[in-house]
Amino acid sequence: MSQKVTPYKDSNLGKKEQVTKMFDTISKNYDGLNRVISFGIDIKWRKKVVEILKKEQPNSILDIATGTGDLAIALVKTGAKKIVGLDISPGMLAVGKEKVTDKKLDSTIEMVVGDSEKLTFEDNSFDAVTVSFGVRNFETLNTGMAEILRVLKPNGTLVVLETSVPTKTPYKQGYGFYTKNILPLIGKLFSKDDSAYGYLSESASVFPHGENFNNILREIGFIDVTNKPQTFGVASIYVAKKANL
Ligand SMILES: C[S@@+](CC[C@H](N)C(=O)[O-])C[C@H]1O[C@@H](n2cnc3c(N)ncnc32)[C@H](O)[C@@H]1O
Repeated sequence: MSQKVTPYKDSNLGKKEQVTKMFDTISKNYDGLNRVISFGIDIKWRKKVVEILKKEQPNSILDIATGTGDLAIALVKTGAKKIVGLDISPGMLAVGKEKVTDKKLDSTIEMVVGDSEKLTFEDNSFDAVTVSFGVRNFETLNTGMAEILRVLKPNGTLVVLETSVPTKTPYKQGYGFYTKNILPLIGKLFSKDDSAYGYLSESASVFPHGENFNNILREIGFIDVTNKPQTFGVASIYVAKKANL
């Protein structure tokens, strides 16, 4: 069970409401900040997710916690005919919707407001589900992952891209310095909501990454669970399947 970290320490709101408020507040700056804090490497990681799914030739993909839609848009390259981008923050989705429309992808990508922990889709609806930098924000991780398993078709594939913490020297120390000192500073300089970037590093440090997350996925019922650390272990790509019932 992961420790509950919230964006606003003095708020009476629950984690879900705080996370929604935070992403609504930073939505207009999110894409630019994302490139800065990850040095643009997030683009390469998203491409890897696309390459993994291309081999599966999915017809339908649900991109959960789609935010401003970067992964949903990249997933068009898998050849999927239907991509649904779902997010709890209307602000993030509005930015994403504009990008989808600008790229003339409205007939392939549908952007919907929704909660990953209470999905409104039928059981066995999607060939694949993706989540990039989203699972760390779920109020109850296991509930969200169980919902994903439910809406995946038998033999369907889950791909999760999430921050992780390097375990080897000197990357571990370098990462610690960056997240404690540089990241909150970037947040303060560029965002209206500096608590957001304190939350980013704090939530990353408590997220059960690597084999711990693999085990959570197995406990929930996913099979063939694997993970590959990316860029010295600052992010990881997890792949898992729903059994062919
Ligand atoms: C760090 S952003 C990632 C956005 C996008 N996937 C990306 O890779 O840039 C996390 C997103 O998760 C969304 N989110 C958090 N909790 C959620 C929930 N319970 N259901 C759906 N979306 C959620 C937030 O609104 C936010 O847009």
